[in-house]
Amino acid sequence: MAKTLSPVEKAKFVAAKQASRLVEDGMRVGLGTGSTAEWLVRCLGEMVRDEGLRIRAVPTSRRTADLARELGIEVVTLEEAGWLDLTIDGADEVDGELNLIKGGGAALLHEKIVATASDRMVVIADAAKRVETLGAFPLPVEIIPFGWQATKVLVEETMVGLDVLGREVALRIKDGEAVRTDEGNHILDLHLNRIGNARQLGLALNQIAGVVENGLFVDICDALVIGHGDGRVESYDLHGEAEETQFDFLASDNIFTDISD
Ligand SMILES: O=C[C@H](O)[C@H](O)[C@H](O)COP(=O)(O)O
Repeated sequence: MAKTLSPVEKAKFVAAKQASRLVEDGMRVGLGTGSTAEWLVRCLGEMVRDEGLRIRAVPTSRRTADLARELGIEVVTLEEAGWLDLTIDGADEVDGELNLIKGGGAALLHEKIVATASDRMVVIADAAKRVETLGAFPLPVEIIPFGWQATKVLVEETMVGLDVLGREVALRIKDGEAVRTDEGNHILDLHLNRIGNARQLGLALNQIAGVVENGLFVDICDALVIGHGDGRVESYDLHGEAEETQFDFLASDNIFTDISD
């Protein structure tokens, strides 16, 4: 029996569906991580199965890799692909200049490597992810476990004098243990409330020896696809040019039909 999707899941789905149309036969495609990116992987899986789409995909996490393989998508390493035509990924926040916060699912390092090894990066998100200024979502920073307490102190000290509103830094814990990324590292979450200068903050964080990478994606995203719970999708490029598409949700069979064609 078809399960009813919540408005947020519908929003994520239509954003992913719209972005899946950017994927062409023969492309090398970076696959993001998270609940929105999962919808994309499902859409691409359908295209592989039903339309014979042939792509080589580089996943940004083990869980995305497992899902892609399960759906019959050819998975290769970034070394095998060499370079990517397109990466499509979710985000925790996106501002008007298409700067992002990523890493809510602890995949930011591989996501940044894959996105920057792509000709084009497109972000898919529900409307709640769009913000005026980044920072309400805690900024994830991937750190080496060795000496992590000292790294945390250095991160806290780095915040002094920067254009941020909060300075609380917390080691990410899950099930009573420090989270491990796919590279075996830990995550610090920086509760900054407002990030006035994302570029400056990202550079300052990456100067600290124990920091591997931070979740600020500045000048990496080329386009944004925002989904709404009513099936409306807005696509933006870097110049703020917008296009709108409407999907019609059929509750009976849980399928979205694009009615803009
Ligand atoms: O590490 C995880 C990624 O950066 C995700 O893309 C991000 O957290 C958004 O995830 P979701 O689509 O589940 O909100």
